Amino acid sequence: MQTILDTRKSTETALDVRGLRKSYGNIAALQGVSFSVRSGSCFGLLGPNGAGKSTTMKILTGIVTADAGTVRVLGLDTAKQQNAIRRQVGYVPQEITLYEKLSARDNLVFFGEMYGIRGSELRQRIQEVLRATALEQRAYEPVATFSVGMKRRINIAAALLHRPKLLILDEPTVGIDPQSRNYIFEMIRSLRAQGMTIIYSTHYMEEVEALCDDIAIIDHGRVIAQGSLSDLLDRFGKKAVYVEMDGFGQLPPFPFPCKISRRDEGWMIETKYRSEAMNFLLQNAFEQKLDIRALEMVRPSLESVFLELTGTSLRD
Ligand SMILES: Nc1ncnc2c1ncn2[C@@H]1O[C@H](COP(=O)(O)OP(=O)(O)OP(=O)(O)O)[C@@H](O)[C@H]1O
Repeated sequence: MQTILDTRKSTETALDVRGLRKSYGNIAALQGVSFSVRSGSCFGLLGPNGAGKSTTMKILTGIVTADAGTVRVLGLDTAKQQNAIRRQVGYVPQEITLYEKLSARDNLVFFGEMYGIRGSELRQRIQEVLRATALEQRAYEPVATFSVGMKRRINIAAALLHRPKLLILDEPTVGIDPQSRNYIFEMIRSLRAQGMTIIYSTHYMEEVEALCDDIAIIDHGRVIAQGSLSDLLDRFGKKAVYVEMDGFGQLPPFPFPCKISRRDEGWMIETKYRSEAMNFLLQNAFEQKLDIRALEMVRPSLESVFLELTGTSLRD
């Protein structure tokens, strides 16, 4: 999967979240969440189920009120300027919120009118968002006949009708087919290329690796790490070499610090001296006339970052 990293770092802040707290009864959903999002970037909020992603998104859009903390969206205060914010923010909730019996187009008319768009302007905007979601051909069919992925694309289309500056998507790919997922990814890349700021929540690491410039990892209602993908991988990613060799009952002792464990048919050698480890293994194999079946640098992943930070796997 291709990784997109922003080289044109914007210094403007589109969203600034400080010390958000929210409890539902005795469940502390958010315990002091803070992060900020650069204008024009795609920001990933990554965390397992129940980490607090949806609660954070709902506070950003004013659907849920925080117990404590502040949110500034596009320079506006959510506590005082809700209407101005709504005009500039598009929100795609995790749940699909469409009228099943209505056609895709009629659903969009409904949402467009809710935003106060009417007549020829609305018709033009509907064409625009149907094109962006590649669903023009199905515009007049009832949403009930759509796959989950197509419904999600229409849900996104509805959030784009008023041409927001900031788009918030809460786990938009849950339960969808790979084709719709690709459409959604392409759409996000294209919106970002047009200058839109995007906030994307997910529990799929591959998605933030593929789409996001900056990431906040959230767990148990707290942001446990924040930075660009390369920054997080550098700071917390596991650096290792993987080797499979015929004839090695045991690896030779390495002349530098490393942690060795069995993995599949070979060994995982965790060390910051990766080039040295490779050289050492090649030399040993050559001297002892052993056959190397596989020898590779293990690319650090967000999975290993999450494991390092929490001691648990994101996939659990
Ligand atoms: N309306 C609610 N009433 C009671 N508890 C809630 C409510 N909404 C969320 N919670 C709880 O708050 C915590 C955070 O939930 P939240 O939905 O924000 O997490 P999430 O990271 O979005 O997870 P998911 O991917 O499962 O939606 C969870 O323990 C959840 O059960």
